[in-house]
Amino acid sequence: MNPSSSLPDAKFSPDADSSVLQIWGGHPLRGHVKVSGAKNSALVIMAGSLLCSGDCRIRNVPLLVDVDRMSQVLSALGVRITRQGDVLDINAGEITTSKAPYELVTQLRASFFAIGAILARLGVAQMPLPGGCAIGARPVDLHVRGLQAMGAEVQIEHGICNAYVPGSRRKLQGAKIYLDSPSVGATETLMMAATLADGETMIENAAREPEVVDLANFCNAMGAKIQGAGSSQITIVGVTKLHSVDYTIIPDRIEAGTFLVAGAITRSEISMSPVCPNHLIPVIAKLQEIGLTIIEDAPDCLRILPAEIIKATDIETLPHPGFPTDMQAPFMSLLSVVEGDSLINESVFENRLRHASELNRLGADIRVKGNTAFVRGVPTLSGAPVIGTDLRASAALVLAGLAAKGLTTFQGLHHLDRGYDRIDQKLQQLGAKIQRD
Ligand SMILES: CC(=O)N[C@H]1[C@@H](OP(=O)(O)OP(=O)(O)OC[C@H]2O[C@@H](n3ccc(=O)[nH]c3=O)[C@H](O)[C@@H]2O)O[C@H](CO)[C@@H](O)[C@@H]1O
Ligand SMILES: C=C(OP(=O)(O)O)C(=O)O
Repeated sequence: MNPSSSLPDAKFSPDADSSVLQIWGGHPLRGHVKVSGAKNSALVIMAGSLLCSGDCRIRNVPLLVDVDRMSQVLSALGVRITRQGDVLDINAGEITTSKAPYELVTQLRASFFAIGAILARLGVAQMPLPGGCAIGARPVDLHVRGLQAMGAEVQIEHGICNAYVPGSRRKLQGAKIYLDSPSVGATETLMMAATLADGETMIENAAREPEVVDLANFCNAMGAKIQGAGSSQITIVGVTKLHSVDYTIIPDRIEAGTFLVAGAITRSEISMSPVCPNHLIPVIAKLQEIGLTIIEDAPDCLRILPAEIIKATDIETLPHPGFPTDMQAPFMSLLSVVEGDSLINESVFENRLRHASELNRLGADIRVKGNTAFVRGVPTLSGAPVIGTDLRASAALVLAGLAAKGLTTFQGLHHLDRGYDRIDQKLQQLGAKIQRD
């Protein structure tokens, strides 16, 4: 059965800032949960639809505040966009302005990546600096330097990145670009920009995340010529025009990983689909290393079994295929209730350990020094009011609340709703005692 097919087509809390989740922890979960489409694919593929003047049908789009906001950004650019269930229909035949709306772009990260597509289509773009999770400085210098290498003039003034391509044709030129670090967003911005550029672009030290591959597959399905996505060298041969497409987003590996941890932390047996196990290799390997059994019931379905004893371990976050930074906070919750001491080093973002102090309110024993958290496992957690500081920190607190004895009141739904498709309802269907108030 597909439990989330019976989920109401819920809209988000009218006032997610003041809404809370009440979680009565200590109850095992059971059953099957449907994994939604990947947030970070959906958002960048929506940006990628700006490259095409024909119709783009995008399937398996998760119900998220970030997707709503990205839709509003596209609408503000003059794009026609409609949603029915998990299908988005986008037509960017006419882009009526090159100026993206400040108040929306500053609320999410991926909206900025659209600068590559807008510049490729119009030869000019005014893109406010982005928002997203407050987990570090998150500059956009690699995006900017790559666009400059392709011939764009770029200036940042008054919080807006103004870019234009000089010359009568306003066409970006293919270039050889080396990224100082394998930034997901910069790889995606530049891949989109290069799709309609003159000549060949090579991105060296490119990000290898599955969402980069999904974007490349989407663009190629519209007639782009992108090779090597998923490796650290991507080659893009520019084409003059892209055509209509019907494309399905990959499952969200971070949501799936979060449910795997939900099973582990509540010592429960749950299954989930659809998933791409290949996208979850570092997460599954870590869970197996600490004593959990994960079974592949079908090529796209995983089941986690309860373990009597879960061991401590060390984690270092790294670009894909290393351990994903987006799973670091959920794992911290899990490691706070296992036997022994763990060390977690966050090496991708410089300020992504703020959940540690909130987990300590629930009785965890975590010390943070710089980018390292020392987690001393405790036998149990006890419910308390907590506040989520960002998206994955919020997921981590919900997971800890499921394991804690008594009532946890979680505040921070505006973060959670940005990136988890009706997580409270999905957990309810797994038997969690959780309620949105
Ligand atoms: C919408 C989206 O897809 N978000 C994901 C994307 O974010 P995002 O694309 O922002 O992450 P990046 O891979 O770009 O960031 C990695 C590191 O590179 C730095 N950096 C990045 C760009 C730049 O121009 N200069 C620079 O210094 C960042 O500050 C960070 O320290 O990948 C991250 C790393 O897997 C994930 O946590 C986010 O969930
Ligand atoms: C950091 C994340 O998102 P964003 O890049 O949109 O802030 C995330 O999805 O964990």
